[in-house]
Parts: sequence; C-alpha cells; structure tokens
Amino acid sequence: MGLYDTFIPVDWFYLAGAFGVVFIVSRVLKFVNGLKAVSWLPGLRLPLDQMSPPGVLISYCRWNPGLYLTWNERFTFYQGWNSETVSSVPFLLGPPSIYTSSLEVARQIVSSGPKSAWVKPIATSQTTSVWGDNILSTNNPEWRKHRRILGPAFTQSSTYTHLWSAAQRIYHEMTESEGWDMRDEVEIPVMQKLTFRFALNVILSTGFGIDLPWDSPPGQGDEVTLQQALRLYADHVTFFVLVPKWIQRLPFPWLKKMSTAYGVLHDYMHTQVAERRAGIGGEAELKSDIFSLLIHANEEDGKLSLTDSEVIGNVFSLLFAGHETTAQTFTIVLGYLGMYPDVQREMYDEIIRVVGRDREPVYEDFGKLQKILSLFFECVRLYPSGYLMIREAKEDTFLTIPKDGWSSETRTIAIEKGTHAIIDVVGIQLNPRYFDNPTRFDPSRWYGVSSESETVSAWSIGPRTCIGRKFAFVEAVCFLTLFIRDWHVEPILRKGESTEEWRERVMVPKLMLSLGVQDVPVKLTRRTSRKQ
Ligand code: HEM
Repeated sequence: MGLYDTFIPVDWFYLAGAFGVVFIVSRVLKFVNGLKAVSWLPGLRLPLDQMSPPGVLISYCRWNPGLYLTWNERFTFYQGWNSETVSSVPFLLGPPSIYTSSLEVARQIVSSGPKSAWVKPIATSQTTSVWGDNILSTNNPEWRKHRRILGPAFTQSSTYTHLWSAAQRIYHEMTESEGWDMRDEVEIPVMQKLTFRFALNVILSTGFGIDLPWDSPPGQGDEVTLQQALRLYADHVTFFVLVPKWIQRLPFPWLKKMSTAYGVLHDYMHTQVAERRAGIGGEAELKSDIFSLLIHANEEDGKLSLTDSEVIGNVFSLLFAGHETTAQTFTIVLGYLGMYPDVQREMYDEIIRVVGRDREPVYEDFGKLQKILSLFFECVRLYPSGYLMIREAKEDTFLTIPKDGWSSETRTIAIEKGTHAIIDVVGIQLNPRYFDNPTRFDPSRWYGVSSESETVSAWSIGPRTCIGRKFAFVEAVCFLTLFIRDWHVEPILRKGESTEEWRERVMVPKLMLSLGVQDVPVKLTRRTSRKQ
C-alpha cells in the first residue's frame, strides 16, 4: 500500500468546528476560573481586560470602556453594583481584576509591608523601567533599596528651601522670557505648554543641579539640543515608554528625531554620572540632592549600591513623576481659578495677608499659605493626576470588604494568585464617605486638614506613598502664590460661550500615564498695572 493510499482527506469545515469548540470551551473555562479567582464578586463581564493591551489601547466604547472606564463611569460604576469594590472578569483575554473606590480596601493592597501578597505587575514595571530599574518600577526587596537611597533627599529641609528659590527664579524667568513683564494683559492659548516647562525646569534644577534657560536656541540641522531632547522626551514619554524599541527605529523623520533625542539624553546622563563620580562637576550644591545621593550609591559596595543603569533609571523616573503630575494640576488649578472668581479673590487675599505686595515670598511662608495648599489639594482631588494604582496578587490572598453594599459589617473574600487590583483614585476622591458633596469644588473642605493626613489620599497611602508629595506641595504653593499675586486669571471664552460651557469643553480629561485635561486657554490681567 503506497503512501497516498493512506491519505485521509481533511474536512476543513469539521476541523474549524473542532477548533471553534476547543476555543469556546477554553474561554468558558477561563471565564469560570476568573469568576472563581475573585470569589464571584459581581462586576463587569467583558471580552478584554481594560488595563492591559489590547483592551487598554481601544478607545472608549460600550463593550470596551478602556482607560476611561473609571472616569466616564465615576457616578454609576460602583452604584450600579451597590458596592465600593467590584470585579472585572474578561472572557477572551487578560487577567481577572477587582476595582475599588474604598480606602480601607486600598490600604490592604498598597499598605501592607514587605510580606505583602500584592506587587506591581511586570507589564506596569516594564513601562517605567525603560532607562533602568528604579524606585517606580521595582518591588520588594529591590524597591526598598531605591527608597532608602532616595528617601533622605525628600526628608531634609534644604531640599525644600532650594526648591522654593528655584521655583521662584524659574517663575520670574518665565514671565520675563514670555514678555509678560512688558504687558498688563496676556492671552495664553495652551496653559499646559508653560506649566510643563516650568515643572520640568524646577525638578531638573532642584533634583539634579541642571539649570536650563527658559528659552534656548534650536539645534542646527538635524542636531537636537539637550533642552529639545528633554522637551521631546517629556512630551512623548508615553511613546518612549509604551512602544517597542523596533517601532522607535522605523525610518520616519519624527521617529528619527525622537530616537536622536533619546541618544542625546542617554549620553548626557552617562556623562553627568561619570563627571559627578570623578568630582569633575564640582561639589553638588546640596550634599544630599537627588543626584548626589544616586551617585554616592553608585560608588557604594553592598546592600545600598546602584548600578549605572539604576542611577539613570531613577533620574528619568523622578524627572517624569516629578513634573508631569504637578504640571497637569497647575493647569487645572488655573482653569478653576478662572471659573471661580470668588475663590480666586479669597486666595489673593490670603497671599496679601501673609506675604503682602512688597517682598518676595519665602519658604517660611509655606506653612502659612494654607488656603493655597487647600486649593491645590482640591484640584488634585477632582482631577487626580495619578488616577490609578495597579497591583497583582503574587500568591493566593484575602481581602476584607463590606458584607453588603456600603454596610459597616465586613466579610473576607479569597483572591487567587494572578488577579489584578485597580485602586481607583478617582473613585476614592469622589466617594461620599470621605468627602461631603464630592463633586462640588470647595477648597475650604481642606482648611485645617494636616497635609500628613490619610485624607490626602491622591498621593497614595502607606509605605509606597508618593515620595515627592511634599515636593509637590511646596512647589505648588510657591508657584501659585507668585502667579495669583501678579495675575488675575479668567477663561478665554468662545463667542457666546458661558463659563459652564467652557468647563464642559475644556476641563475634559485626557488620560495617558497621568490624568490631565484638554488645552486650557486663559487670559491674565496684571493686578497692579505696570504704569501705576
Ligand atoms: C500632583 C502631584 C503628584 C501626584 C498626584 C502624585 C501621585 C502619586 C501616586 C498616586 C503615587 C503612587 C503610585 C503607585 O503606587 O502605583 C506616586 C508615587 C511616586 N511619586 Fe508621585 N505624585 C505627584 C508628584 C510627585 C513629585 C513632585 C515627585 C518627585 C519629585 C514624585 C515622585 C514619585 C515617586 C518616585 C513615586 C514612587 C514611590 C514609590 O513607589 O516608592 N511624585 N505619586
């Protein structure tokens, strides 16, 4: 019998059917296992996980709300399930997850110590470790090392006095370079362009001793200057972080420019590390500024040492985390001041009472400018720039949640290894258990609240709370004090547009790695005319 005599004709129809059945069975099993992994907690049942590719990349639609889920459904999501903690179990792709707007549940996930069952998932870490492992990207025990090395820079008072004077200098440089000093009225079509540059220059100067001029001449031809490279990186950090290396190398001119920018930054930072290490760059202005601490750790042997790539990884993670979040919020604050002239007046009065008109504000004023800090807290509450925290259960674990809806009685549910937890910071900030009338813009709710209080939860809670929270508070108070003292802010309205319509058009979130809003157009009017 020849080979061809034994050939059995393939019936493609049945083969496809068999594959189909196997696929459907595998998805049903996946779905049931997913439900079991979250103890059958009620919630979303969608084809894809919303926080990992491809679900996260698909724009908002009914069967795939994507990244905008927690914002767009902030008034209905938890109410719909009558619970502050709900599940999301995909039946095609992705891990099961739980979403929570409860601080008590969040605390169990982000606040438990080194033995915690919850870690940052690998995919999240990869997005923040493009330049090297760092404080943002690592989990215990590595994370502990990064935090211990960087911690002193954020606890010593010299960091904040230095920060205050850098912010003040850069504010004046901005008003001069933008030509505001010569004018009584200024129209700014996109406020973000200025707040981003401001916040980047502040962290560069305070953290790394790099003082960039507000304006610098563009590079010749294809050349990319350091300032342009930083700007390109800051503007396109999401791209650098999310897109695979091979896409960055495709032969498009703008990609080429970005990859040149990446090279410029890479070389600059390596040279800086080498120079600081050799002492050529001179003594750092602060003995324990962020860069000096990193370099010191680079030279250490033992537990608290860092490799070159960890140094650079931390530099970039702090550059990014230290300017994008604050810049987004400064823009939102200015938008709100424009919409609420009464609040603006109250803030101005506080500045005049504490600082007056005749002297520059100093760091010692920080503690007295409580209304300004409250204004900043309230804007971060309504638009939390760090809007999600994602964790993964590295082992089977338990969570204690309310027994029924919002009741104070609790029950414990089992959570299986591999389940993701999405701490919904927007949901927490709008939770009526923590904030009365949570949708109302009301900075006075923060008057008298300590900045150390757990109520200030938009910077996270527990050991992994934002290391730069005081940095952000001090920078915000300095910037806003200078700004509000000099300028009255109002929204630039379109013809016939009301302030409410302006809010609906402009204060609409734009979600990427942080939460911001659409381009904010504002008009500034000098409070004390130059001619007086
Ligand atoms: C409006 C301003 C800011 C907000 C709302 C904010 C929010 C947050 C949040 C929610 C986290 C926790 C993330 C997580 O655990 O998944 C975080 C962590 C972090 N933030 Fe901020 N942040 C702000 C400003 C800053 C500044 C100014 C710096 C640096 C100068 C900074 C550096 C960091 C770092 C390094 C971490 C990681 C800390 C760790 O894991 O130990 N942030 N931030």
